[in-house]
Amino acid sequence: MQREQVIVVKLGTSVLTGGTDKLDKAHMVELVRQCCELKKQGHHVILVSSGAVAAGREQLLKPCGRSLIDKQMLAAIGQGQLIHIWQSLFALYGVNVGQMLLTRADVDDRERYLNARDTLNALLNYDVVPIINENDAVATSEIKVGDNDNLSALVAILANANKLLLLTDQEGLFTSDPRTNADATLIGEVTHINDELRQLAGGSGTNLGTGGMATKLQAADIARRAGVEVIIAKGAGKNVILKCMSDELPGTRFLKLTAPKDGRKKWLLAGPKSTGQIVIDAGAISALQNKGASLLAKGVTNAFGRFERGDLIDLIDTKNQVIARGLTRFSSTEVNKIKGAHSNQIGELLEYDSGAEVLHRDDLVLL
Ligand SMILES: Nc1ncnc2c1ncn2[C@@H]1O[C@H](COP(=O)(O)OP(=O)(O)O)[C@@H](O)[C@H]1O
Ligand SMILES: N[C@@H](CCC(=O)OP(=O)(O)O)C(=O)O
Repeated sequence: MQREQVIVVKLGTSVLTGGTDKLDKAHMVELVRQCCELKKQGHHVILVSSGAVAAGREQLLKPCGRSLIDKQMLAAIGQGQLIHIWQSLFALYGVNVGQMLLTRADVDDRERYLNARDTLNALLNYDVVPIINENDAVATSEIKVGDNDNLSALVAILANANKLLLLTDQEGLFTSDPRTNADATLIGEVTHINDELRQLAGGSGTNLGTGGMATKLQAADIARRAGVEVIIAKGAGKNVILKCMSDELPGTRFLKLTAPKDGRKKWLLAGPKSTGQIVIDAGAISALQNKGASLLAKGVTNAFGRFERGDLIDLIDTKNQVIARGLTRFSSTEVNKIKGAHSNQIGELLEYDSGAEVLHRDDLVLL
């Protein structure tokens, strides 16, 4: 038998409704049966379940628009309904569920991130299936993750998961949207995610889903850096989850990368949106990538955005490619004063000496 694993299963609205305007409860039973089978095999299962807005629409029985406030109201109506269904279906197998509604703010702030991680681990330790969704009713655009694909990648990092299954209404990532291009072919395995691949992934082909393949690719990119294997597959039909586990289902598999061992570095991968960018030269890129060095002021050529000491920023090259992200030891004003300077000039330029490391190697992750 396979070693015990932590598996995050993300179920898109498309899977939960089968493309209709109602939750497909018969299929939800089938998905629950498989999750319970995985638990019986010794694995831990976490569900990231979309469907609150769809459940709200089904419940309201009145026409309702698609603006942010409409969706927030529908989610407020539907989330209770959704969790109630999951709870009663898992109860058929004697399994408890625990609801966690998160927003971006819960991962941005390190303290809140650790709290969420502790709750998630406690649920798993008590053999409960965590069921996670975005807290849509209160999440405004500033604090939203925005889509459950990216949310599920953050959850996979929080839970130190082995696998993330992104189940949707297509067999995986195709060379273009199969809804509009009948010649599109399935990409079976992805080893590198680059701009060329990103261009293949379009938005949602329906007005039910959020983000389409583009957000699934973003999610795969984040999760695989944290050492999580990611599979995009079709969530309809029998035994889809079990078949994903034994590689029997057609799908797109993203090979995992070596994860940083340090928990803080994993948080940096999942964590806050950057507040600025520091442009670094070729020498600095090579030192970071090949020697695991810290970033010194002399390798900095420019800084964009307004940031303070301790903020998360991206390190970019001259072509705007993000090389790394991390916590800066200087504000944007200070970086602009010391860029290009040698270590022994810093004290003079800033009138105080706080070292020449703009980003310490312990505070950054390479991308
Ligand atoms: N290259 C692509 N390969 C597969 N699907 C794609 C691609 N580009 C865009 N899509 C669209 O992404 C949709 C799935 O995403 P989405 O509608 O957000 O579903 P979900 O609710 O499962 O998240 C597909 O139905 C398809 O129309
Ligand atoms: N949080 C929303 C779903 C957001 C979302 O990403 O939807 P989907 O693209 O269907 O996974 C809901 O519960 O309706």
